[in-house]
Amino acid sequence: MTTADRVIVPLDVASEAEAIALVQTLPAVTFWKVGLELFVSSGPGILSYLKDQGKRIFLDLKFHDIPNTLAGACRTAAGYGVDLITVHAPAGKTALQMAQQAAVAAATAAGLSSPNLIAVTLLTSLDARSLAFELKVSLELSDYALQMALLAQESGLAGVVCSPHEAALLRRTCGDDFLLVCPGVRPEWATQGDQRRVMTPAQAIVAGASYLVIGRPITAAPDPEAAFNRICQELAAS
Ligand SMILES: O=c1ccn([C@@H]2O[C@H](COP(=O)(O)O)[C@@H](O)[C@H]2O)c(=O)[nH]1
Repeated sequence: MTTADRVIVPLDVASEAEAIALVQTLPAVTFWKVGLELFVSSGPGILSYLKDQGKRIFLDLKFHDIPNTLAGACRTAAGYGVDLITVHAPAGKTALQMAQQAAVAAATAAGLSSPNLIAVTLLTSLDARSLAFELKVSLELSDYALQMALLAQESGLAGVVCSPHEAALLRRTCGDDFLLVCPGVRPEWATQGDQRRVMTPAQAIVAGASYLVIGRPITAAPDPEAAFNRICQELAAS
């Protein structure tokens, strides 16, 4: 896997036409993320387009529901032949286990590779203050993220979405095979926006991230291709 293959770029746009234009602007990107805005506006058509282009797909719809509903959503999502699917860890162990089983069964029945289910530990737009005072969680942020990661691992999931800030702790505790997919990644030259727990791409990789999710520093740059290349060069040089 090259450095570029470890960078997942989100298609956070409002239409399939804009998404396709972005994919064509960035031919070197091999791994794309389809999230809520695009999927709600345009449905699964973009997934077929990306597969036809030979791209890997992270379907980031962050499912969070009761076990039966979560399993149903993951069963359907697995049928699209995507590589990564997100659920929220606080859905709980029964829901995570049923989701994992449903995804594997659906992929197997369709003759597809099983997708990796990964659980969001704590959104990277939240900080210790929001965890304590808005969500009323009394654990330290790093401990909360760790507990959510362990819940995901015990439930049979392949990994988690976490901030680079927690990546080293989760890597040490959950082992080398556990996927750590990290948004909240900002090169020195990019603005933080609504992200709170950020690190640079190189710092995130050193901390143990398997994949980096980097959106606006690339997609909102005046020259997205130059921004993507600059990130890959900075990673290669680190
Ligand atoms: O905790 C999370 C989970 C998912 N995301 C998603 O990642 C990208 C980040 O985009 P940027 O433009 O680089 O901020 C975005 O699609 C989020 O939905 C996250 O940021 N944090």
